[in-house]
Amino acid sequence: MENGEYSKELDMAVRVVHLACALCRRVQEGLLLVGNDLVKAKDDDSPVTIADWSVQAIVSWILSEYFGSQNVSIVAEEDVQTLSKPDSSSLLSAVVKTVNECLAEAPKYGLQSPARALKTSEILEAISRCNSTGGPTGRHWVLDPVDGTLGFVRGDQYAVALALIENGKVEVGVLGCPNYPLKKESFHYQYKAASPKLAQPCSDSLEKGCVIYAKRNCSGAWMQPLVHGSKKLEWPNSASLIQVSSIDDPALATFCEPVEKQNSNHSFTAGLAHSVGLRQQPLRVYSMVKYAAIARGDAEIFMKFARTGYREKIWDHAAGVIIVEAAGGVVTDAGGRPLDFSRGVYLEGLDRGIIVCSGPILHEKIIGAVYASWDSSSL
Ligand SMILES: Nc1ncnc2c1ncn2[C@@H]1O[C@H](COP(=O)(O)OS(=O)(=O)O)[C@@H](OP(=O)(O)O)[C@H]1O
Ligand SMILES: [Mg+2]
Ligand SMILES: [Mg+2]
Ligand SMILES: [Mg+2]
Repeated sequence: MENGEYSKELDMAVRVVHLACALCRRVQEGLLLVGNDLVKAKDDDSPVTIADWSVQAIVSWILSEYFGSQNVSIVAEEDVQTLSKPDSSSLLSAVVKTVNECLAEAPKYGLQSPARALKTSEILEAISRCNSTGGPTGRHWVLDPVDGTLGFVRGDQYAVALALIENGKVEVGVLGCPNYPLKKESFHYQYKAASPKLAQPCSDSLEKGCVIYAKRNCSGAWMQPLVHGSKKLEWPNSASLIQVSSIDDPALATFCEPVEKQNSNHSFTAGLAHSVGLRQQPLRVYSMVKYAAIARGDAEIFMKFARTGYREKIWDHAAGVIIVEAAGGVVTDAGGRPLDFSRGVYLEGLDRGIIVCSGPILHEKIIGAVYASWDSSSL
């Protein structure tokens, strides 16, 4: 990993995301075996699992140990509300067990384990500490412990996303994608919207799982396979440079979007796709794996148009944006402006939707199509 500004932060973030991916893999396997008893609904009805809380706890604990808890500000998705309810004791013990088992493995990634198992109160404290609201000044870590929780509980794609923002700008981004197939063909085969019956979760025989990372003003975006996967790789791991696709002809381009139509207006994006001449069926994929797909050159366009009134959160985008940009891509809102990470927890001022492209030619076409079709849209 390169030296220079933020290199220590990037190095720590990559290690901790590898550790988090190992945790998630174990929990996802368990969930698929025992069923979804340990999946809870939050007040907004969205799912949350022991993996979401446990990853938030380990990231918070490790960053605080390493950089000092007074120096660490973390903006993250989860809180302890559901976990602290009187009927949540089995959930809480599952989190405590998962966190301690995971932290015991930290030395495998060159990280320090606690001297003794963490107590329940320490774990709750680590989760609650991630209650920063970010903002225009200072240094803030931004964490989505499990992005695409719905994909996670369905045995499908999800991501662990960690970024570092300083003075409102994303400086470091790390995305762990434990179920990302390493072969492009497998990715396309599984997620074609036109053939949902083919959309099986990755078979175990397929090689899958990577951590992708980038930092600003530094050469490119990098990818490491997960260790302790099918290839039995050991840490430290080798990294390879990744790059966006060179395709700029819409007829050959692939676009991805969220699986759930409640999260993005599929008919509006279908209209845009048609008007710019995209011919391929969209790939419907859970989580920030969509950013990873653009950065790795497995797809050319990612569009998300949430319903009016929904406010996008910074942890759903920060790591993905810097990685795609470092890999040569372009990310803006639907008005063509960069996303603003300086305004707190939400991407305030976002114009309608998010457009991620492998290059400026496709990007310009999509923005033009949004402009032309907005009046007649049903958003
Ligand atoms: N109503 C609505 N509209 C738009 N976006 C929403 C909405 N509700 C939730 N979210 C956020 O979307 C995150 C999941 O995005 P995905 O791209 O994985 O969506 S999908 O499940 O594939 O449809 C998801 O992230 P996680 O909670 O980390 O899974 C949410 O932050
Ligand atoms: Mg998310
Ligand atoms: Mg999440
Ligand atoms: Mg969530």
